[in-house]
Amino acid sequence: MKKLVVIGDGGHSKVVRDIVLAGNEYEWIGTLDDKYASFIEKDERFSGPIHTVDRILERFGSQVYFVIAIGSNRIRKAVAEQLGIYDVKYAVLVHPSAIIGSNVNLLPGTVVMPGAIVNSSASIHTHCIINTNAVVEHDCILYSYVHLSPGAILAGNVTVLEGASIGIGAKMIPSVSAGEWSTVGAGAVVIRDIPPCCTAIGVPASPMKHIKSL
Ligand SMILES: CC(=O)SCCNC(=O)CCNC(=O)[C@H](O)C(C)(C)COP(=O)(O)OP(=O)(O)OC[C@H]1O[C@@H](n2cnc3c(N)ncnc32)[C@H](O)[C@@H]1OP(=O)(O)O
Repeated sequence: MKKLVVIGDGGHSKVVRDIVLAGNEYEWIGTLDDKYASFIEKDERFSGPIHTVDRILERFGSQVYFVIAIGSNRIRKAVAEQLGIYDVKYAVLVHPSAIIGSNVNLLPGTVVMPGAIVNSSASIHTHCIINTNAVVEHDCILYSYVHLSPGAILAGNVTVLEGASIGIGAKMIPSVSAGEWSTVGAGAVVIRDIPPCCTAIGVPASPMKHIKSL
């Protein structure tokens, strides 16, 4: 089995570890998070602050892979940039109950949660989260650091640009797009393109008038 280090130790990380334990491709050997002040080895696993990634690369070399298990798209991107690890060192994690169609492209660092469906010819770039029971239909493109929340549904040919967050149970009709770092609110139905950095809510989805910074 390949060795896997999970980066981030919050709620999302718990679910990511469950995916690792449910599969038989990776062995979870440790967790890095800046809530740990120092590197500690215990019960054949270790924990430590994020900067100790260099120590792990030195010790395990080509055998070790990583996943950034942090739910915030912006923080996931910031940590990836801080670490500067080659993409090939990031695992793709797919829960055994997820369904992945033919010609689907899942790029490194992406996780696919229990019950999710990614249909034929969809392309999911690096460090995306396809959360529990989400559906990505045929020919969709999700750029890096996208989060598709639990129960969200993308119809065919939808494009979700970098860093966008699609809320719980939201839906997007065929061929629409969500702009870079946009947010689609929980339960929204997107029938027109969402501009970059916009938060859209409702049925049909429209931009919120007052936007807090996320
Ligand atoms: C495993 C996991 O947990 S994954 C987590 C996935 N997370 C999600 O799906 C969360 C998605 N987030 C949302 O839907 C949020 O409500 C957001 C981002 C759309 C808005 O958040 P905020 O900016 O904090 O908005 P806030 O809560 O202040 O609400 C502002 C107004 O919008 C309304 N509103 C907020 N969200 C929604 C929504 N999804 N649909 C309809 N109306 C909404 C509120 O009722 C409020 O209306 P009012 O001014 O008339 O009282």
